Amino acid sequence: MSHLERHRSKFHLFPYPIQRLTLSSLDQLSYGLGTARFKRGNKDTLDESTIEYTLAALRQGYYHLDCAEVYGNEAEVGVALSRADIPRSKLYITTKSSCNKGESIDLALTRSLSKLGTDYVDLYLIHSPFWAGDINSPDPEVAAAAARALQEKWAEMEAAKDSGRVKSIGVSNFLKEHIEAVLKTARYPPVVNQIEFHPYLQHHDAEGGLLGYMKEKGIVAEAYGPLTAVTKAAPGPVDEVYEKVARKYGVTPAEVALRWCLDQGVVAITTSSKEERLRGWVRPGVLGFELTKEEVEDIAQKGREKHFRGFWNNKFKEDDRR
Ligand SMILES: NC(=O)C1=CN([C@@H]2O[C@H](COP(=O)(O)OP(=O)(O)OC[C@H]3O[C@@H](n4cnc5c(N)ncnc54)[C@H](O)[C@@H]3O)[C@@H](O)[C@H]2O)C=CC1
Ligand SMILES: O=CCc1c[nH]c2ccccc12
Repeated sequence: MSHLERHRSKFHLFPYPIQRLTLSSLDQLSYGLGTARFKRGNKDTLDESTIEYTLAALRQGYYHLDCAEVYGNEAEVGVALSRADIPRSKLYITTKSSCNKGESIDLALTRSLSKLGTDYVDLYLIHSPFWAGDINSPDPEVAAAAARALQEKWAEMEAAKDSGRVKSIGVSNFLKEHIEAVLKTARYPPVVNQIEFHPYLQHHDAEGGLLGYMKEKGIVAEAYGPLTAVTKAAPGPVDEVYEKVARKYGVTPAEVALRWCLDQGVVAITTSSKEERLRGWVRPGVLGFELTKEEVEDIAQKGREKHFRGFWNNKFKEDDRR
């Protein structure tokens, strides 16, 4: 059994109720390949290098592709998929709507599907809640308008799911308040909230924080920026424990960082344009070892000594340590 297969066979051990997601998607879910950073240059012309990077990832067995209309690379992913000739049922394709002003989900989805060259996506996300206004505004009318806007948009997402063009629907960058608003009127709860998650941004507190709330509601956490502590936020307090654990398992600190997400039942969305790095992560890399509970907690504890957010900084006004 290959490392990928062994890893996939363990999905049912995850603490999140992933059975809500479509069955065919389970085997790709705990590991995703981000696509946000691939494209260089003009957004409107096809970029061969993005196609090549995506093909390299597909060659290495990364069948979970994380896209978004705002990344401007759905067309390249579509071309890569057509060249790779992998059965559609083996792929897990996520894309996200930016919820551009005045534009329906139906229209945004039609455009994304056309670019991706597929008639459905496995997961469709609202990329962020910020366009809806400030749900934590001290002005109750502003807060209520934001909640209403999210509820209306979510109803459009539900219609997309009903149409069969989307298998599962979810959100991204949502705080507890945004999820609460959506759940008040939802027919289908979001299956996923894709959030920045790493030791320096854990969304935990004594009451459980956002992650605890999501777990209670059965919403899977997908981590973007899982390597932040070894990349953008380095050096920092987790370096020593990452190194120690990496030495123990004969892996790299980056692999420990990814494993730290997976061993908490959090899907890791990572990215690299380097095929050797992608290969290393899965053979045996991230899939060849597991952290003990103590190691997960040691990293978490060290991580709490520093706070770092790499994305959407101007949008999160609250203290996101909670
Ligand atoms: N929903 C959202 O708002 C967001 C979603 N995303 C998604 O998540 C994906 C991953 O996000 P990232 O922050 O890029 O993830 P990440 O934390 O995994 O970082 C990946 C970056 O680290 C570099 N890297 C990889 N291994 C390294 C190593 N051993 N040493 C040094 N550098 C290394 C890679 O070249 C790449 O640029 C994106 O491509 C996108 O699909 C990203 C940001 C926001
Ligand atoms: O999703 C990640 C953050 C983000 C928001 N807008 C853009 C545009 C291009 C790359 C990344 C992002």
